[in-house]
Amino acid sequence: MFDASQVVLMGDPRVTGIAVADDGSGLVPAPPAVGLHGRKADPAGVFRLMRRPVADRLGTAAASLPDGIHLCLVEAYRPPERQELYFTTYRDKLRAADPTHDDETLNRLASRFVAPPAFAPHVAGAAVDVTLVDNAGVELDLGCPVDANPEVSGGTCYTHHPGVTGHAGAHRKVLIEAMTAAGFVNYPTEWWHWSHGDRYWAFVTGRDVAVHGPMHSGA
Ligand SMILES: C[C@@H](N)C(=O)N[C@H](C)C(=O)O
Ligand SMILES: [Zn+2]
Repeated sequence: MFDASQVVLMGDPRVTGIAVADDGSGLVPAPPAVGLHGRKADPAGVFRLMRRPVADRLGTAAASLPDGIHLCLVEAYRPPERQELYFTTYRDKLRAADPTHDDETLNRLASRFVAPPAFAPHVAGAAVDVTLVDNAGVELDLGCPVDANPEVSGGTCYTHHPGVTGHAGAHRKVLIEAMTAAGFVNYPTEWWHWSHGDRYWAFVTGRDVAVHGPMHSGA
């Protein structure tokens, strides 16, 4: 039974309290088998960088997809200042929608859709936002667009939302199976967000320590 209130959010102390022993792996571009989405592309190509072990797993996920379905990367590494901008912009939107919320509530609500900057898996090069495309590069229906927040999507951004059925539900299943089998964990509020090696991954997989912490791209 789907219950959004049961999702452990990225700002939860059980996640943020996990220590990081960084394995020092560097950032590399997405593997060639993964298509690149233009929406968040930057001129230097920073959006397509990720830790090497993450790239290896993404290549494995891409290779495991059924014929005619391909992975497409929207955003991987995210510089700290961009994460900060995403977080404060969304929190400000939530504040404007309901000015009675206190700061703690706003931070919690914001972390359903954007990770608190100090603990953000994209800033660690550990997260990828991905979707599926067909042979012609056309995005498949996965129930709502990538980055449709809980308000805009009516909750269908939640990976296991019961309202996502038919083709969209089937496409989600394909994505979930490929990414999970390759060693990624999903943030259950966003069907497109997958990570490996970060604090959320450590939490979901029962580890005491994460292996990818925040980093600068050097680009
Ligand atoms: C903003 C959205 N695409 C995203 O990446 N959210 C997750 C939770 C994050 O900020 O890490
Ligand atoms: Zn993400």
